[in-house]
Amino acid sequence: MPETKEFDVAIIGGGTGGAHVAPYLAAEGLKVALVEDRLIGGECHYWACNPTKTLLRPIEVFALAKAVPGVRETVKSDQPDIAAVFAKRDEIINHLSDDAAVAAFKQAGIEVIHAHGRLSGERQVTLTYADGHEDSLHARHAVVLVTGTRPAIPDIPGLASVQPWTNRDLSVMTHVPPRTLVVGGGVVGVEFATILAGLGSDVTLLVRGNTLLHNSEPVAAEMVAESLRRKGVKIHFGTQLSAASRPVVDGAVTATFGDQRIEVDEIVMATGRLVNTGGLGLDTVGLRDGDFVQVDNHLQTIGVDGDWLYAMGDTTGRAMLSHISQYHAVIVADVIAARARGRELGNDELIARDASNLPQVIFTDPQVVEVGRTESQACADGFAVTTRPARFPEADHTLALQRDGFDAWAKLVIDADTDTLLGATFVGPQFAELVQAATLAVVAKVPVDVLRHVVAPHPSVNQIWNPLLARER
Ligand SMILES: Cc1cc2nc3c(=O)[nH]c(=O)nc-3n(C[C@H](O)[C@H](O)[C@H](O)COP(=O)(O)OP(=O)(O)OC[C@H]3O[C@@H](n4cnc5c(N)ncnc54)[C@H](O)[C@@H]3O)c2cc1C
Ligand SMILES: NC(=O)c1ccc[n+]([C@@H]2O[C@H](COP(=O)([O-])OP(=O)(O)OC[C@H]3O[C@@H](n4cnc5c(N)ncnc54)[C@H](O)[C@@H]3O)[C@@H](O)[C@H]2O)c1
Repeated sequence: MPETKEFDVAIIGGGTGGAHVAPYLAAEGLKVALVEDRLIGGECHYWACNPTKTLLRPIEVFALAKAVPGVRETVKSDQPDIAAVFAKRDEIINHLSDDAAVAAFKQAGIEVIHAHGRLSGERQVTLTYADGHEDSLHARHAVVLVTGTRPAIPDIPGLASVQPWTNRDLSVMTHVPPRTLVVGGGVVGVEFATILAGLGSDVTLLVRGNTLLHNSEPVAAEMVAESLRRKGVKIHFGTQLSAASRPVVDGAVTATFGDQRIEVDEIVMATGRLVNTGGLGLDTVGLRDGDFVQVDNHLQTIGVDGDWLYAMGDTTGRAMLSHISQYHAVIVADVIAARARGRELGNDELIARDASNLPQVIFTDPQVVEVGRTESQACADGFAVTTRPARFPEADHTLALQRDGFDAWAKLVIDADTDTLLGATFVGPQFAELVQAATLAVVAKVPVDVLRHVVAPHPSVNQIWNPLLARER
């Protein structure tokens, strides 16, 4: 008989979301088990956000340095020092070790269990360890599902046999393949193309549709495409990989798309994500394994009786963003702690308010900063919309003072009935830090007439708001 351990809360998945919610719950005095079958920190820390942004940073700084008179003359190399770039990346991902994270959680009284977890009925979790033996947990108050996603790899003749890279390979690469084929024109695809081209690879990018970043404003997508082309990336739209082969082990890969055949050193797949809920035992509580887990605004699962099962982060399909998983952690901890104390929650109490307010930064060059809805999303949602687009430096030449070769674009999407922002997009160099002002305006529904009084300091990129907010004369 496997041993059954008692906890207040069992969390399945120790990625961004799980690693944030566990200490919040422990700080509420709850006895917490955190179950993770790989490394505490999950996809974002080791194989996604953190390594990719660490690889992008030197590329960005290098390009900026090359653009600034007085600095560019001192930069003798034509690309960053790859060994130093990889060394910094290794440091950021803790050399693929979670020892320090596990020690910190133990210190906080959290039991970290390295095992595969699955539901086996109401409040029951079965653990399978690497050596095959099993244990079970009983959770008095709650089970939280936060198992994230894995890369989707389409079934294409020969592809599996060439062992294509995914984010789990590119993030930890120890050499830069001289020639790469990146498949997929979404966020991952454009960031990967930026990394590989910036580190010296000859990149071909295959895009199934007729645009990059299909959820973004079309001008933003076009600016990213133009910039990738300037870096030498060959973009093919409206085409799909139809076959791949690597005739010699460790040799070159032949990739076929449309009527073209090219030779590369690696194929890198950026063709979306699959949710990690297969084999999670959802069927033991009346849900379907393999689906996103539907939740209400308390992040409690829909379709399961009682108030004991929660899901958060990527597992819910509400967004696939690390900061949203972190935000969900705050909501879930508050809700579980309140209910554990016997408090009844009203429908509007302690709820997640992430719908339609999402901020995201796409770390290309230029960076794409997005908050809330694009114009087409707002129209599809039935809003009467007005927009304020502007191109820079044309709309405000003073911005060009501080940035050499300053080229940017921005657009506000405004609800014509309430004069508040439904969304905003900013595209430009190092624009990531602009996001919070726009998020605040969207979430707080600040009228445009009030935003006009939020004065941007000179000279700063914040002045990009001025032409967007100026009264039409
Ligand atoms: C290349 C790439 C770059 C990205 N960059 C960014 C970025 O810059 N900014 C951003 O906001 N987002 C980014 N994302 C998205 C971000 O990685 C995810 O939104 C984030 O990781 C979600 O966190 P999570 O905790 O929900 O899931 P995950 O981080 O995926 O964590 C889930 C954890 O659960 C574990 N697990 C799964 N099943 C089980 C099981 N049955 N038992 C035990 N453990 C299990 C997994 O091993 C994993 O550690 C990026 C994604 C990719 C692919
Ligand atoms: N900076 C960031 O915040 C950041 C960075 C990376 C990823 N993410 C998040 O991770 C999530 C996943 O991103 P993603 O890029 O993997 O998914 P995605 O859905 O954005 O893009 C996948 C792309 O692959 C294409 N595709 C799918 N199958 C294909 C096939 N067989 N052949 C060719 N193309 C195919 C799709 O048309 C789509 O354009 C996103 O929600 C994103 O927000 C965020």
